[in-house]
Amino acid sequence: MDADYLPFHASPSKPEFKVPAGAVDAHCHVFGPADKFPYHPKRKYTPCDASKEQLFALRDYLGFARNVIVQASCHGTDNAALIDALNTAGELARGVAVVDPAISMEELKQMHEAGVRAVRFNFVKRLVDTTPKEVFLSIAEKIKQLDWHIVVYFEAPDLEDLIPFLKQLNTTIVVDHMGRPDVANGIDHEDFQRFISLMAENPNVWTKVSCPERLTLQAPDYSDVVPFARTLVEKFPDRVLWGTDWPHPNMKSHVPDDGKLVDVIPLIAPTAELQQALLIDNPMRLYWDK
Ligand SMILES: O=C(O)/C=C(\C=C(/O)C(=O)O)C(=O)O
Repeated sequence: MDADYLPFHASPSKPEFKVPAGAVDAHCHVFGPADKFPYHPKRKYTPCDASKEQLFALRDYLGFARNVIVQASCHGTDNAALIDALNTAGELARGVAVVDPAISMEELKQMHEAGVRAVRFNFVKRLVDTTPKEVFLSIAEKIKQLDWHIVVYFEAPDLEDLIPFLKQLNTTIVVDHMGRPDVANGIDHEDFQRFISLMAENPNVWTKVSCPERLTLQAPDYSDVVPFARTLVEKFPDRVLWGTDWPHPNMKSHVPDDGKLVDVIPLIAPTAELQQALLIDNPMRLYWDK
């Protein structure tokens, strides 16, 4: 583990908000254990181990029923830890993989059998080296045969240049963490308005209204992020997902309490109908009903 790496919260609080039965944690990871699933040699950070057993125990503790487990950059294109967790969880988990462009259809079909339903394209410069867009487009072409979608992770200043590429993908796109808006700019800033326009003009674009802990300027108070997430939930109620982002890699400001993150949900989705869509209907339609 990196010397400055903050491990996940050892004893998160019990949420006050009771998530509805069948709720899905639609963005989380498994890390290692390193002695069984080594971290990628070209990784940009080395996390603490965060096992499938710990993830599933948190799922149950917070009151969730299912997980969508997302491949993180510290494992590169070696999805073994992800697949192992999917094989253990069976119907209670689905996965988002990071793949090499040379991957065969046979390998992709095996991943599908394990529960993978998407690939992830990561554009965050502190996490990955730049990948030529042609590489991503070749992967996007391959996964069409499996009806998978594409999860993208980028930062708000990068969106304008990315839009032409995103429009080439011609499939469902799920944007991690609202495209990481700079909350200091407020929701009327051109960057966040550009993201709203992207979703308004492209019905194939979804977003995760997650990670207030990464975006807040006043940790552990997440109220400055609520307007961003609530705006997206209310404008696009059928195209939003929520996740804990456990085990919270690369946190520097604080160690998020997962129970407190769950308690943000009723602030960003203030009605039972919005919570049902955010936590159950949308993730089930995207990851289980296909
Ligand atoms: O876990 C997250 O979604 C956010 C981060 C890391 C990754 O996504 C990753 O390593 O793939 C981050 O912002 O450092």
